[in-house]
Amino acid sequence: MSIEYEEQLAGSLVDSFPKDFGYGVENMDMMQENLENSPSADNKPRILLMGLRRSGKSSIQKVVFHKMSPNETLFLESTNKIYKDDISASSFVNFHIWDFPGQVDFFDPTFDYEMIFRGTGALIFVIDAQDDYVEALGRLHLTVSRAFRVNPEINFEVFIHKVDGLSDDHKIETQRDIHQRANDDLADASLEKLHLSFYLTSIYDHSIFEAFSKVVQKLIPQLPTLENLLNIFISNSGIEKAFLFDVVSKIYIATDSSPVDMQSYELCCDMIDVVIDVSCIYGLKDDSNSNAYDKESLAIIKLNNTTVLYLKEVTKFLALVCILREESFERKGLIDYNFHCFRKAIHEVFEVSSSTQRTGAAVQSSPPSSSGNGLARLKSAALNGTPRSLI
Ligand SMILES: Nc1nc2c(ncn2[C@@H]2O[C@H](COP(=O)(O)OP(=O)(O)OP(=O)(O)O)[C@@H](O)[C@H]2O)c(=O)[nH]1
Repeated sequence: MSIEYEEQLAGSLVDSFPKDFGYGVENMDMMQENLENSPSADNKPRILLMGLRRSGKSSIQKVVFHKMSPNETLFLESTNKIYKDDISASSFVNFHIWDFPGQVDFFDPTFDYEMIFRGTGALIFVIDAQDDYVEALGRLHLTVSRAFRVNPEINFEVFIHKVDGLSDDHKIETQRDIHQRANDDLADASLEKLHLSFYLTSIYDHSIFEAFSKVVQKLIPQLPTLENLLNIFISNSGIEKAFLFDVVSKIYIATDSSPVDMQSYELCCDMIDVVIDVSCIYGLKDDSNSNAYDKESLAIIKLNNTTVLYLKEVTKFLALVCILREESFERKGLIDYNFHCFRKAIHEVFEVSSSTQRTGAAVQSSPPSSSGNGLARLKSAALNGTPRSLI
């Protein structure tokens, strides 16, 4: 029987801490066939990337999930097929990402758009902020209003993209204008209940990863539990900020509840790059099965401004990356111990959610215990999520 997570932390506090894409389809008929045969029924939610031609959809997908450098996207050809990308083999982000070519009229009467929207978790609409966006706003309205009627559960996310070319004032003004017009259009159509979230993004900085992180977080039913665990962990370990990262995409799937500042996030992303690069060069064993990131992965980087960065493996795809002061790092034993408890709790949370899915309604119908504390409470919180699988 495992000791409760909170109790362990409290104990340690008292003791030692004074304080390839899947496939492309050539035409609508083939696409329809593929949709029907596709593993959409495998319960993996879809994230759709939509928007006008050349707005940057494929670039976003390639940069975030396939490590393409932003400059290489200049040579991407226009997408003329729908691409379904299943990234779950390499990433914690267990979704299908569908990249729609800008020119496809997916409202063609022969095409069953309802089927697409029914299994969709998030619809990302990409608007090129460096271009005239009037046409894009028209398409946005058409797309989200149709999708909402089919599936009101979809999260509608608008990426105001390519903002690297705009001055700070221009960025704010563009966001305000797009926000205003898009919501006016919805109000005119009596669709006030349809909520749009807006993000300023560019593939040339970390903003695209941050925005994608937020999109993905909304689809993670265990998010409140993860945040809770991170809060407990950092407050008992003297850590300033902690992120739970998907190592491959550098999306953070959870962080503690203190506000995220872009610099801290960038620092942690850079640390992941450094660790993976060094590990690729010096860490791989001769046999072809070894990975740059595995159970042994651990790194500590001391910066010359008394900040320490700490990275440690949590699961096959997840790493915890923390920022702390040098003084706090003197209690490394405590941090390591608390990390051990944290890691165990994370594993248990996901074991609970996968066994919940296996046992289905029977488990979900049992009332969560109100008397339990620590992990028991966290487990019952995990059960409250929507039945979307992530591991
Ligand atoms: N400046 C800037 N250019 C970008 C950014 N993202 C993408 N681009 C450029 O925009 C162009 C179009 O990008 P794509 O990813 O092919 O656009 P798409 O929306 O997939 O286009 P279609 O396949 O035709 O629907 C490329 O030249 C990219 O380099 C960005 O954040 N900033």
